[in-house]
Amino acid sequence: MVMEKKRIHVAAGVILSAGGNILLALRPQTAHQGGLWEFPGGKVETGEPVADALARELREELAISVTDCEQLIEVSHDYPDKSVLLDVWLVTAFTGEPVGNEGQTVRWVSPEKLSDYQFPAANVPIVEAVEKHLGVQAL
Ligand SMILES: Nc1nc2c([nH]c(=O)n2[C@H]2C[C@H](O)[C@@H](COP(=O)(O)OP(=O)(O)OP(=O)(O)O)O2)c(=O)[nH]1
Ligand SMILES: [Mg+2]
Repeated sequence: MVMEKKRIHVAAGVILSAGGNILLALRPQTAHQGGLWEFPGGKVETGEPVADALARELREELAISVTDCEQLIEVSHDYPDKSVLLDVWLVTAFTGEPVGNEGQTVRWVSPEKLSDYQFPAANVPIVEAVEKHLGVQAL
């Protein structure tokens, strides 16, 4: 019998600045999918509403408070070692100035430059959805 691995439920935020830029964070080298850029977020706890998990993770990782968000896309992806369900939200308003609260590098990136960054494989449809939502034209 083939056992399916437990799928890890993750809440992640595409955080938009007032000027229209997007916040990316660099995953630590030693982490799963380390050395690649991510939309900040983390694992949803058992019984926790996803929007609550998003707000908690962004508070922990970036020291910001989410004041407005909307669901963008859900992506299910199987890595060789892990299966994830990424629940991705557009964060359209927040308070505080984001910092790498856990020592991670963070960077504001213009939507047109998103495709210059290396993301985990699961992020391909996410980046497409962000570009479509923001009206980024393919070159
Ligand atoms: N946050 C985030 N995780 C992503 C993205 N793309 C992607 O494949 N992942 C994967 C990597 C991890 O296997 C998982 C997220 O786990 P995480 O390391 O952020 O979880 P966490 O913040 O709760 O961290 P920890 O407490 O377990 O250390 O989802 C993304 O854009 N953002
Ligand atoms: Mg995380």
